[in-house]
Amino acid sequence: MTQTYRIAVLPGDGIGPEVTAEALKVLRAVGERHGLSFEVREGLVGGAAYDATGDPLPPETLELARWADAILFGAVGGDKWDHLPLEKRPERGILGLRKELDLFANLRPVVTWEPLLHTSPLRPEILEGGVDILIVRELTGGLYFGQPKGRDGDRTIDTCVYTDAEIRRVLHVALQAARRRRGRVVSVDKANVMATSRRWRELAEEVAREYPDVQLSHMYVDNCAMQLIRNPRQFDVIVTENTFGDILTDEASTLAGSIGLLPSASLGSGRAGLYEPIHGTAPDIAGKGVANPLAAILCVEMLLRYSLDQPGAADAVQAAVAAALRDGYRTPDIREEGTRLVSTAEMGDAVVARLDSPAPR
Ligand SMILES: NC(=O)c1ccc[n+]([C@@H]2O[C@H](COP(=O)([O-])OP(=O)(O)OC[C@H]3O[C@@H](n4cnc5c(N)ncnc54)[C@H](O)[C@@H]3O)[C@@H](O)[C@H]2O)c1
Ligand SMILES: CC(C)[C@H](C(=O)O)[C@@H](O)C(=O)O
Ligand SMILES: [Mg+2]
Repeated sequence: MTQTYRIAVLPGDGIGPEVTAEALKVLRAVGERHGLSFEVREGLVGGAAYDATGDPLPPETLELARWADAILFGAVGGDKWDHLPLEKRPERGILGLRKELDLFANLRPVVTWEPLLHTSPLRPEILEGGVDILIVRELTGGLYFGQPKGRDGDRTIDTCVYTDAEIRRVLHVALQAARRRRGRVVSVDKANVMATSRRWRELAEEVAREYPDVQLSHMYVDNCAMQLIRNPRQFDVIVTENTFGDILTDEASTLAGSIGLLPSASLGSGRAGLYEPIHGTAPDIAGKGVANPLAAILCVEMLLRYSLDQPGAADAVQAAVAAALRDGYRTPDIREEGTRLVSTAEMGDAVVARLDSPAPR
């Protein structure tokens, strides 16, 4: 009997629904080819959910997320909701899902694609030979969730707090990932200033003793921001806390060529996961059908790999993306002379049409 995988789809706002539709198209197509069966249910999140229910993460959406083997998430937020208090803002939708489902490890792979080496704003020789970095971002702690938070008279407070257990568990994820890669982890912190970072560094040393085959080093986050651009090929796995990881990954997306190319997997202690492009709702291009859907499509690759344990289907998605890029399909964010400018939906179609392609990255 074939297993039916339960997929929750939460498109959200702005370009979220546009790119998620293409991801779903690819998921269905690859499923057909690999004999996978899905039960797909869609839910409201973010501004769309707030408008419909007054809550950016309604209880039924949370229930749907708990039901699922994997969640395909688009993006949330927009000017329309910027005046709302923090707890009603669309962003609470994604933050609440991460916290409620205890998705503490966010894997953000940053890779270059050969046909796009010249679209990055960086000089080609910096990227030559290819960049392949896995940024492991802690996702449920630090400044995002620490209490107290908010206004207290003329003082406004954000609290950065981490328990030892929260730090240890994400370090394990990074060290284990390094074992399957090139065996190197750079732990990124601000241990010269921040108490949480000092503790992070101590625990990194301690946990890494369990992984004698992995080489651990430390780097301050300000230096890391510079090194990512100056010499990105020095990195294999980077592990860092929530806020630093948020910022460094947007920066690192310029290595790949566009933020529209970076997927992510948000994982907890089980197999279930939430798959979200690292980009937002892109209000400047929303509704025009020009957003790059490849980050969302590459989320499908990660979903197949991490939550459904279907490496063959995951490889097929990766190969199809590589083939679409090799064949010159480009959304405006990665456009170059001599290539074929396509819409969001046309890019999705180009990937689907190449799902049987054997091409490497
Ligand atoms: N996970 C999420 O839901 C998420 C992530 C980041 C930002 N946001 C929200 O999105 C809204 C806009 O934020 P922002 O403008 O700072 O960041 P953004 O990532 O939405 O956009 C930054 C820039 O990148 C471009 N861009 C983003 N995704 C793209 C894609 N797929 N293809 C082509 N170009 C793309 C945009 O056009 C824009 O110029 C805010 O409300 C923010 O809170 C949500
Ligand atoms: C929308 C926002 C809360 C989110 C974050 O800061 O984590 C986003 O920027 C991301 O990178 O996923
Ligand atoms: Mg971000």
